[in-house]
Amino acid sequence: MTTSSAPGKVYLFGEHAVVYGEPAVPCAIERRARVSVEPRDDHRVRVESDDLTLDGFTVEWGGPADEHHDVDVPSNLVEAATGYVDEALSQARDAIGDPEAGFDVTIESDIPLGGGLGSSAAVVVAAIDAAVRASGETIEPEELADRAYQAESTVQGGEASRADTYCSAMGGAVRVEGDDTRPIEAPELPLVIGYDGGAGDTGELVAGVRALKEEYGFAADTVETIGDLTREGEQLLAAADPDGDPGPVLLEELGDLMDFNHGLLSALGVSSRSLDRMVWTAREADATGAKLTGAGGGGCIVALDEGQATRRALEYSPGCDQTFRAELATEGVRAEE
Ligand SMILES: Nc1ncnc2c1ncn2[C@@H]1O[C@H](COP(=O)(O)OP(=O)(O)O)[C@@H](O)[C@H]1O
Ligand SMILES: C[C@@](O)(CCOP(=O)(O)O)CC(=O)O
Repeated sequence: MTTSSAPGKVYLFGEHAVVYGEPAVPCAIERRARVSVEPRDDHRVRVESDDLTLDGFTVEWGGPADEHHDVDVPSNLVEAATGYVDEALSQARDAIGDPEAGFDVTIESDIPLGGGLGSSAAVVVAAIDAAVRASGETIEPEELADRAYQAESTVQGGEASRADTYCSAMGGAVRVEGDDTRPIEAPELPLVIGYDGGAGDTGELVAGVRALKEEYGFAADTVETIGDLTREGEQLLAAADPDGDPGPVLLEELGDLMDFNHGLLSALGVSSRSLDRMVWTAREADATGAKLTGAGGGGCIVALDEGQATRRALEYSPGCDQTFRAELATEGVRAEE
């Protein structure tokens, strides 16, 4: 059995706008997906995951040429559940030059599914890495990030940025603008996550923003404004001491930009009542700023607070199912014992 893990992420700034070539700054967090892979003697694929929305199941199918998944649920649900793993394994087969390789795959993840913390990217990155290594080959992080992006992009019908997959492969804070991807330095920020227990449909939300942008000039301007504020945020991070305490002034300034970013995402129609409620709960506690993270529609918010007040307020907030502090994951993909 060969096991790799890869982290989830939060967006400090720039989700959605990044799909249209604006910059984004995601930041990897210590919540990981672990994928174990064993090569098979035949061409089939077997995936086990206790976390899938199908509520824990085992499915067996015959690899890319075999459309038949041996499980008794509607096929769109099966595709939603298995599409990312399927594409990750296609990328792994391509990387090792064996188009028919079969694998047994086991997935364990601490990252809520579809909640905006990059669960699919972490699963895809870890699955490609583990499948390649299980086949006796190695893959460099840059190539891994690119292959993971190709996999996500295929599943999402071409509507994906490189942000989630690059961040998960490399770890730390990163900057993504179109095909330009790079690590950036950032101090350890006091990130607090609120999770409403729900999920958003990334493809649908991205399509909604595209439609709005095509119909209304102000929506296109909103996307550009998100790009502008992301550049401001980057400058603040670049000016800070990456090894020092961020300090109250930087936290206020970053928090203001996060609040502004959330407002613009709301204007684009991707927030929800529970996300707005958690954002306001955080702000009215002691957070210097708060925003939704990821595609939106439901799932997680990220707030900045050095103390305990935001977590405590979120714990008692009716719309919040879970709250936790997220540490920056400096390591991206890694081999596990
Ligand atoms: N633990 C897991 N096991 C198997 N597949 C997973 C797991 N976590 C995520 N996925 C895949 O990723 C999809 C969710 O990804 P996505 O909609 O991009 O949400 P997120 O906001 O978490 O990135 C799930 O429908 C599933 O296909
Ligand atoms: C909305 C988007 O910018 C981020 C989606 O993040 P997540 O899949 O919800 O974690 C889409 C993308 O960048 O591919």
